Amino acid sequence: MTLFDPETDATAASAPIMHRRGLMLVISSPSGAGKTTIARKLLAADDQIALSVSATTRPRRPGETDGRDYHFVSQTDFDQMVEEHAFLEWAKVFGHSYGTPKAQIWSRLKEGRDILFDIDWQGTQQLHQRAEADVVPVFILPPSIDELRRRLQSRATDSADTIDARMDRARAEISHWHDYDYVVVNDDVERCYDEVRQIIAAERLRRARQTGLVPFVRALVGDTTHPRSSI
Ligand SMILES: Nc1ncnc2c1ncn2[C@@H]1O[C@H](COP(=O)(O)OP(=O)(O)OP(=O)(O)O)[C@@H](O)[C@H]1O
Ligand SMILES: Nc1nc2c(ncn2[C@@H]2O[C@H](COP(=O)(O)O)[C@@H](O)[C@H]2O)c(=O)[nH]1
Repeated sequence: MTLFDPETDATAASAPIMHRRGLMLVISSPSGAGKTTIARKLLAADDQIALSVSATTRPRRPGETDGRDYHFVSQTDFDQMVEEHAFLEWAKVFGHSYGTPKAQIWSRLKEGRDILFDIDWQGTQQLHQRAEADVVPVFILPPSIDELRRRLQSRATDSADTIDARMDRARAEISHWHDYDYVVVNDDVERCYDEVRQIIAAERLRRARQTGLVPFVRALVGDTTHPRSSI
């Protein structure tokens, strides 16, 4: 992606390639509603999006890879990272600690890369406080509570007790839906995925994210001081 430079590129006003700041796409949901499923599809289809890999003290599930799905760490290491202010946000979820490492987040955003966060409502609130303008919060709802339980059971990664605990917490998690700008029901994976893609497409076009707009508009009309009257 090149930056439009009005000093050196006289023709760029007719064919600009805009630089933009990346966005922080946050996907939350009650456990089992499908956010990891949607996140994996987004990451596979769009190389502008990178996953923020969280650190966690929860045990690794079958099929999960250290460094790809999570950084699996001991409670001692996690506590040390908290003390060293190494997390952008962190929270206790289902009795385990989860946190978003700060490393590379800001530099990636500046490069125009989007970062996807699969985090809960506590983490979303903390990110919002730190970087409101960059955060695009999306909440995924299951089509029903019965279907949520079916999905947790069919995933077959958790014990019956763990599933009960996640179901007990689902109502409390869902009560935070109104903290999110976007809410999508995951009845059908493809439809839900398409809707999230549409959200990303619209958010990428936000004026505030398109850092190349000012020189481009100046080249178009020679002035950007009164956008409404001069464009
Ligand atoms: N629309 C859907 N219809 C049927 N099954 C689905 C749908 N979306 C996801 N699933 C299945 O439901 C299960 C839970 O999905 P997933 O692991 O993505 O949930 P999650 O929200 O990331 O859960 P957690 O917070 O526990 O990580 C998986 O087995 C997944 O394949
Ligand atoms: N606040 C944070 N929440 C996180 C983070 N990483 C994951 N999560 C959330 O925890 C639950 C459980 O996840 P699971 O993989 O054990 O099923 C889920 O809601 C995740 O979104 C994090 O870094 N911070």
